[in-house]
Amino acid sequence: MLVGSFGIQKVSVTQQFCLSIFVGGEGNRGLVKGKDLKQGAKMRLVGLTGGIASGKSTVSSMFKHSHIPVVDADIVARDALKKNSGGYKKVVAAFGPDILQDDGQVDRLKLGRIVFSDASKRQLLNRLLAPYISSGIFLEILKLWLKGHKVIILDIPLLFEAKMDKWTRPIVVVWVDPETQLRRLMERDNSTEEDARNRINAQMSLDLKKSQADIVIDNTGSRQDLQERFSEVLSQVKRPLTWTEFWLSRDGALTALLGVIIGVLAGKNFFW
Ligand SMILES: CC(C)(COP(=O)(O)OP(=O)(O)OC[C@H]1O[C@@H](n2cnc3c(N)ncnc32)[C@H](O)[C@@H]1O)[C@@H](O)C(=O)NCCC(=O)NCCS
Ligand SMILES: Nc1ncnc2c1ncn2[C@@H]1O[C@H](COP(=O)(O)OP(=O)(O)OP(=O)(O)O)[C@@H](O)[C@H]1O
Repeated sequence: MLVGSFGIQKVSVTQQFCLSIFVGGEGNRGLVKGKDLKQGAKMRLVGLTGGIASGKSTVSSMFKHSHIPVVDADIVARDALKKNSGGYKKVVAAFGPDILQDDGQVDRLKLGRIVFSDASKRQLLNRLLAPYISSGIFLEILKLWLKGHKVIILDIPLLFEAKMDKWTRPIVVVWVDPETQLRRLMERDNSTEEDARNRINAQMSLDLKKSQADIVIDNTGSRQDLQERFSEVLSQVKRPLTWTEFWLSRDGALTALLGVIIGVLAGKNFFW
């Protein structure tokens, strides 16, 4: 199913079901406007998003340095397009062999030029890759949950466009002013102004994302400014889990199971 003009596929019904087991569906609305996580939240999935080159990866690295695990949707999307993967086969069938390099891998620069200058082709690419990206993200969350992590950062550039924002709380938006965004993007990718503008315009406006955020990180200033703002955000994200969050995390689930087993054994001794 398409969402808005971005052509991003929503997570499937099965994936929605699985996600709801972890995060409690739309009830996971914690840390919003200063309130703690509550109402059925089962673990804390923090949404990290923003515009292209607004500084998400820079903030992601800060979380990783603070030992908070990050699921990076760009990496999942790259895996979804690796040679001979399911996504690769679908994309090559739809876009033709012209998008391939000599070694058979997708020429990302070439495919990027095509899809960032043509909304219908971008929608097509999004539609083809969406199932692989959403299941890849889900798998990464599952692995981290099994390892016992209770707070996980989901770095998803298209969090709002793909309607995945409803699974994450709080939502952190990394914002920059438009001139800084354009300059940083051109410098980082060594791209022309036209290419950079096309990429920026392919996304929902950064101001609109900012208006839907629980926490905004203004990254227009220096790296030092960003580090200081990050420290404040980190303490919000690491706030103690509520009891509900704890019981439904892996450790909480195991503790509850142990409690039931002990209860049953004690009951047996009592009655026999
Ligand atoms: C078009 C592709 C091949 C270009 O690859 P390239 O290496 O040049 O860019 P990269 O993947 O590193 O993406 C850089 C940034 O572009 C933006 N972006 C990527 N895809 C999209 C998209 N479909 N729509 C809008 N913005 C996008 C994001 O901000 C991302 O962080 C690649 O971006 C892609 O496969 N995109 C579709 C998959 C997708 O939706 N990725 C985003 C994950 S939520
Ligand atoms: N505060 C800052 N001051 C100067 N440069 C910065 C700052 N924050 C980030 N940058 C630089 O801006 C560029 C974009 O940052 P980054 O790659 O983190 O953005 P992003 O949002 O992850 O981009 P994308 O959407 O493409 O994944 C990078 O070259 C990064 O080093």
